[in-house]
Amino acid sequence: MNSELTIAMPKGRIFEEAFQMLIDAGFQLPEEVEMSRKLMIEIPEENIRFILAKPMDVPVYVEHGVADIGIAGKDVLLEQQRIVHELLDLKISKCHIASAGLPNTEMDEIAPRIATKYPNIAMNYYKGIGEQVEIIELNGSIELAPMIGLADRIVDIVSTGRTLKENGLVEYEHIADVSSRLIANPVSYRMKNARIQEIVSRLKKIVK
Ligand SMILES: Nc1ncnc2c1ncn2[C@@H]1O[C@H](COP(=O)(O)OP(=O)(O)OP(=O)(O)O)[C@@H](O)[C@H]1O
Ligand SMILES: O=P(O)(O)OC[C@H]1O[C@H](OP(=O)(O)OP(=O)(O)O)[C@H](O)[C@@H]1O
Repeated sequence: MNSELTIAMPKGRIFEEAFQMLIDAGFQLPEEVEMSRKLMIEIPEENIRFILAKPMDVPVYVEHGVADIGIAGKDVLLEQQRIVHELLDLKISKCHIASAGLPNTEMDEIAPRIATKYPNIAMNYYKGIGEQVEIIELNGSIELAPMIGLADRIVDIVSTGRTLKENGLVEYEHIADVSSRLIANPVSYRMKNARIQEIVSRLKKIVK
């Protein structure tokens, strides 16, 4: 019998596509998982258990080794820089990180303020282009910040562009492409290598 494997799955936006990918890869997952409020799901036939976590927390579970592998957005991986192996780009939940603001505006020359829920990505980006900025960390509705005078720019996810458009903002710089990635705990990757490789090759076959 294979050793048990724990997989951390992100709840929310990524879940549905990731769940479908696992089914397409041949995992026997109960349909009712999608509707359930259960946070841990055992699949005895596969000797796998899934834990359902907030997207930002998936790399935490994997880094600590309580999950062997997991699925996380590249945005979260760039932001957190955790010690995990990135095994495969699943090419789902695609979007990008961009800077945006009110149209035809310059950033304040003395103390430009950047609102974001990605403080490290924003800081690294502006450092990289030689701008010294003040980061204002928010948890959501980031687009409000330039509209209400809290910040010169935001750094946030853009997918369809609808949120920017409906709030009268424009994109300035494309910072990074984002998609969901399969990640592994480095020790699990060594100790359960055959098991994990088997999952990677099953998923690789269905990555579009
Ligand atoms: N339009 C989008 N907005 C935000 N995240 C997106 C978008 N499209 C794909 N993603 C991916 O989905 C992940 C976020 O998922 P989700 O919005 O469910 O979580 P969340 O930000 O924790 O949400 P909430 O705090 O509202 O529960 C991101 O890490 C990113 O990789
Ligand atoms: O380009 P779009 O397709 O409009 O998607 C981008 C928007 O979606 C996300 O917000 P979310 O819906 O997660 O809400 P939030 O404000 O709570 O972060 C993101 O922060 C943008 O605001």
